[in-house]
Amino acid sequence: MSEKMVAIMKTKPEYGAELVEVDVPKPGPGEVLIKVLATSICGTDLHIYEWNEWAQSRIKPPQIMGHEVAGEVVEVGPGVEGIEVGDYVSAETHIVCGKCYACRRGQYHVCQNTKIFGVDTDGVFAEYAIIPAQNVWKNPKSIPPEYATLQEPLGNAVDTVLAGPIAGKSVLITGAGPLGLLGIAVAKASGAYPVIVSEPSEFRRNLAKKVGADYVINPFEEDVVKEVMDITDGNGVDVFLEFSGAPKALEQGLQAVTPAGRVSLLGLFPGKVSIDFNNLIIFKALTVYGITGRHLWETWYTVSRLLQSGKLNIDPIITHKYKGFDKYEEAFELMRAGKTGKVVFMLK
Ligand SMILES: NC(=O)c1ccc[n+]([C@@H]2O[C@H](COP(=O)([O-])OP(=O)(O)OC[C@H]3O[C@@H](n4cnc5c(N)ncnc54)[C@H](O)[C@@H]3O)[C@@H](O)[C@H]2O)c1
Ligand SMILES: C[C@@H](O)[C@H](N)C(=O)O
Ligand SMILES: [Zn+2]
Ligand SMILES: [Zn+2]
Repeated sequence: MSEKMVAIMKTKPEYGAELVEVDVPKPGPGEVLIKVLATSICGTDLHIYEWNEWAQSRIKPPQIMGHEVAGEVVEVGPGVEGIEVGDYVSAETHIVCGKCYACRRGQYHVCQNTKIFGVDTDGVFAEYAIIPAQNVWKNPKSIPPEYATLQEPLGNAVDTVLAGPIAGKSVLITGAGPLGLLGIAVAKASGAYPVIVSEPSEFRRNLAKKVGADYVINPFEEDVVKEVMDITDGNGVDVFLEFSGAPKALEQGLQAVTPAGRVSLLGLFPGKVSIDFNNLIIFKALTVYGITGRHLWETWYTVSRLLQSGKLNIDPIITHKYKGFDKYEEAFELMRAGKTGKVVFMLK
C-alpha cells in the first residue's frame, strides 16, 4: 500500500479548494520527490482559489496547488544526476523547453513553451511534491525554509528592481502587495534613496514603512505626482517600479519619473491600458523594461546571495506563518482581503 499525504487541492471547477489525503507521488525519470519544509501563497494561487477567468481557462482540476517552496530531497528518479537525497532545495517554477529560439539564445525566462508547476502540473501545497530535476535550486543550510520558499517571488522583485542601476537612485514603487514589499526590501538593501511607495491600503503602507520605505503615499487621497515632485526637488524619481497592475498607478509613475529615467513593469493590468506614449514615454526618452519570471539562473544566484548577506529586511513581509495546512481557508481569505504580506505554511 502506498503512503498517504495531506494536500491543498483544487478539486472542482469552482471557488475554493479542499484539504485532501492522497498518495505520496513517485518520482519518474528526470524528477525528484521532496519533503516540503515551507511553502508560501502567491497571488496566482489566490486566482486559482477564487477561480477567476484566467484560472478557468488554464487550470484542470483535480490538481494540487502551490509553487513557492523549500524542501528536502527524499527520493531521486531514474536518470537524475547531481541531486541527492538530503539536499535542501527550492524550485524555479517555469519549466522551460530548452529547444525553442528563446531558450537556444539563453533567454529561458521567455521560453515560448513554458509550463508552470502548480499551475500546469501538481504543485507543492502538500507534505511531499515532485519537482523536475532541471528546476531544482540547491539552498545553503544558512537560509531558513521560511525565507528559502520566498526566493521565487523574490526573483520577480530582483529582476524588477535590478533591471538597471539602483544604488543612490530615487525610486517610486507603486503597489505594496507581497511583490512590491519584496521590491522595497531589495531596493533598500541595494542602496536606493529615497524609496517612495504609493499604496492605498493603510495596512500595507505600514508594512512598507516597516520594510524600509522612506516615504509612503495614499494614491486615493493624495496627489502622487505632486508628492513625488516635492520629495525630489521637482526633478521626479530616477527609477519607477510598477508592482500594482493598476492603470492609474502606471500613468502616475510615468508622470513622476524623471526624463531619461528607468521604468520596470511587473504588475499585470486587468486589460488593455491607454497611455499618452508621445508625452509620457517617447519625449521623456524613458527606458522601459517588461519583467516576466526570473532570469535562469542568474537571478537565483542574486536572490540567494542577497538572503545570505542578511541585508534583506524580509521578516516584516512574512505576516502570517501557519503550522501545517489546517487553516488554509483562513489564510486564503486573509490574503483576499489584502490583510497580509506573504503567508507561509511551515511543515517541519
Ligand atoms: N510579470 C510577472 O512575472 C509577475 C509575477 C508575479 C506577479 N506579477 C504581478 O505583480 C503584481 C503584484 O503582485 P502581488 O502579489 O503583490 O499583488 P497584490 O494584488 O497583492 O498587490 C497589488 C497592490 O497594489 C495596490 N494598488 C491598487 N491600486 C493601486 C494604485 N492605484 N496605486 C498604487 N497601488 C495600488 C493594492 O492595494 C495592492 O496592495 C500583480 O499584478 C501580479 O499579477 C507579475
Ligand atoms: C507563476 C507565477 O505566479 C510566478 N510568480 C512567476 O514568476 O511566473
Ligand atoms: Zn507565483
Ligand atoms: Zn523554450
